[in-house]
Amino acid sequence: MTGVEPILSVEGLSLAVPRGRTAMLPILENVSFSVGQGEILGIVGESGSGKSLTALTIMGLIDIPGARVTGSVRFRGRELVGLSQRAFRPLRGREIAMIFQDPMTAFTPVYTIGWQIDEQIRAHSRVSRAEARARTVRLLGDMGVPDPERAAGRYPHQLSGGLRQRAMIAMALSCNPSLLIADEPTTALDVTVQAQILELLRSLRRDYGSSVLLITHDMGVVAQTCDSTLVLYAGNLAERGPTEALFARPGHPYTAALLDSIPPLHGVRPSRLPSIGGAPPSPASRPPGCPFAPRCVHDHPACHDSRPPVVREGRQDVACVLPGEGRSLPLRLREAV
Ligand SMILES: Nc1ncnc2c1ncn2[C@@H]1O[C@H](COP(=O)(O)OP(=O)(O)OP(=O)(O)O)[C@@H](O)[C@H]1O
Repeated sequence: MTGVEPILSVEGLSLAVPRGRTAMLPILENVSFSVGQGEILGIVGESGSGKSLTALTIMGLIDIPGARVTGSVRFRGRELVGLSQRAFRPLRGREIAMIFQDPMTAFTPVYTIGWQIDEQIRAHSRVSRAEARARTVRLLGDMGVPDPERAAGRYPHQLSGGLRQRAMIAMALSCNPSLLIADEPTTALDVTVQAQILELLRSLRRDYGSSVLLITHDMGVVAQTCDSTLVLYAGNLAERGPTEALFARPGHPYTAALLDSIPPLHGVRPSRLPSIGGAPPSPASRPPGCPFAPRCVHDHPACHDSRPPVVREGRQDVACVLPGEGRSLPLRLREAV
């Protein structure tokens, strides 16, 4: 973390959605992390681990009838959990902006890119049309869009996927947000364009001082881009810490399995984790103990009682009964230490 005070501080965040008439299904359970000023935090985990819903909960965009959010999300010292939609609206776009995998969800097809970014700028600041356009063109140029003036006059479908993604980042940055949430922003792009967009995200910290929350299922993307990493498994924190430390000595067996799944350079990306079989449990079938225990090579009876406590292991926080080095010791000896 580079700043003193975190921009975003998430404490014990839980999300439950109704199932049937009376039951509530846990989606996120007691998730805590923070993002510092100018920091890029990666949220990583397999499909269904709760990455996107974490972002949507932070943005106050959970649109599930009867959903219950508990815990705390403090953004620049202000509590967001429980905030009304009316109070949220001026925050979104201006202070927290979000970009998605598919830029077509951010742009409407019937207006030019430039017109849509101009409108976003004008919705949040009192500037003339000409001033807004000048800012749009400058932003598109900053995002590496060649001939930005001409690009501003184009419709979304007239740009390549990579240029659309740059234009969406330009739109997200148009109001100078302090936090940018990027949900799988490079998944649909080819490898070269992906590397360029990741480089662009890294440059935002330098040029705009932005903090970034980057959601991905790809540990390679995390390694290239993120200062720190939060590993989610079945809606629970598995591990969090500085990326370098977490990659050098993963404290949680799930992190280790994710790292094993990174293909060699230019290799074929496997669709499943090769080092562990099976799939994460659905929210309706999570076991009472460690949700990863059924797939874990270090599975121990102590893993099945209740959710493991989050303990410090090296520079990371790890939700495991036998974290990191502890796995190499017999459990009884470890308990006595
Ligand atoms: N509207 C909804 N109602 C009920 N459950 C939902 C809803 N949306 C998502 N879920 C469930 O919540 C869990 C977390 O979903 P989420 O989309 O956050 O996962 P993710 O890690 O972002 O996955 P992916 O990488 O596939 O996008 C999943 O088990 C999913 O089935």
